[in-house]
Amino acid sequence: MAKAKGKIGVLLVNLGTPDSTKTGDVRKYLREFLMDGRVIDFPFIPRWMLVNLIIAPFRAPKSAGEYRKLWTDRGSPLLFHTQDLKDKLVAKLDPKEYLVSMAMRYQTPSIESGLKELMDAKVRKIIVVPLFPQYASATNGSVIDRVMEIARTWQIIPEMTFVSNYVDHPLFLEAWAELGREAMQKQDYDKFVFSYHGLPERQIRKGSVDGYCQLGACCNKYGLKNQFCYRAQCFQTTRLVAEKLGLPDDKVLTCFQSRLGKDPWVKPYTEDVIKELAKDGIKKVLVFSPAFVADCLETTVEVGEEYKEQFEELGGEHWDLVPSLNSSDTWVNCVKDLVESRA
Ligand SMILES: C=CC1=C(C)c2cc3[nH]c(cc4nc(cc5[nH]c(cc1n2)c(C)c5CCC(=O)O)C(CCC(=O)O)=C4C)c(C)c3C=C
Ligand SMILES: [Fe+2]
Ligand SMILES: [Fe+2]
Repeated sequence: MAKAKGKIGVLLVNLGTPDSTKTGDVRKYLREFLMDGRVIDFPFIPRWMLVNLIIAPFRAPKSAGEYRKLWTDRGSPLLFHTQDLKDKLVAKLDPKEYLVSMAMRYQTPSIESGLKELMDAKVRKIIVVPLFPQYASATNGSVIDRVMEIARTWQIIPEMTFVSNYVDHPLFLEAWAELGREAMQKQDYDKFVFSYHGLPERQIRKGSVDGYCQLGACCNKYGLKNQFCYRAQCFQTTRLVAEKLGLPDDKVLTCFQSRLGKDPWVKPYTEDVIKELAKDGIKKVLVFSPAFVADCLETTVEVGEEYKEQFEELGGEHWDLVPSLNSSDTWVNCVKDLVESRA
């Protein structure tokens, strides 16, 4: 058979981050992000009022202060870790076969510019890799929406593949286990907390795609039969990483952070788990945050600083955060395999 003409385009997509720590740039980022109907899943008018009259004006100055704690000479960690991941992936893939570009779902570099780079090079196929290991409508679903919105303007749409969740990929699990093993050399930890980004419970209930629940318990609790919801994927991630590290079940906890607003989000909340641990006299905790593949505001500041402070105020002694995958070799190899297995 004749060899297919053209390269395969790879688009890595992470969430997005403000262009700078100026309050105006943070407000712009929050507006774009939270006006996405898959993130705040209200009808347009109530969403517009909530975002533009309440969240963006009040949250932007506070968030800008938090971004200042996080910012480096290279800018936002979420952005530069994604750039490093891309550069290392490029070095590992055959340049005659693949062209890699990266984008952020919100702000810069945009999905539009990433796709343009691939389309200008006349790629024959595009593999989109959302950098969210557990599928959620608010993240992977939104990336798919945006890519297809742009593709709608093309005369010829090349073959396209979207990577969905990869919580059971052996290299994804090994990448976390390597970081865990290194951290575990420092202390004999009493408990291992896996804290994931939360979601409104409503979004879990809505996410009903028949077919493939592997765990059941939480999906059934939310009235979904035979589903494999975001929450279930988080529990599965914990179980598989803990198995790799040989952690006993009674030392491992899964919980959900970053609740915004008053609606119920998936439980247990990380803040409640912190209180329970302290009440039980637990002193040494190692924390993983495997919904994030790059360090960002939600890992470094929220888990690494704010939750640490809360735990220590309640009598805890060690609340140590495992760094994220960033551009570790094993993680780069995982992304390489996600791509090559779909080529
Ligand atoms: C309704 C609000 C939000 C939903 C739903 C949500 C889902 C969600 N988010 C991530 C990953 C990240 N979120 C980050 C920041 C962030 N998230 C929200 C709100 C929702 N997220 C806000 C308001 C913010 C901004 C920060 C703040 O003001 O507190 C980030 C960090 C970005 C950075 O620049 O460092 C990431 C990453 C996932 C994976 C997810 C659903 C599963
Ligand atoms: Fe978020
Ligand atoms: Fe579930």
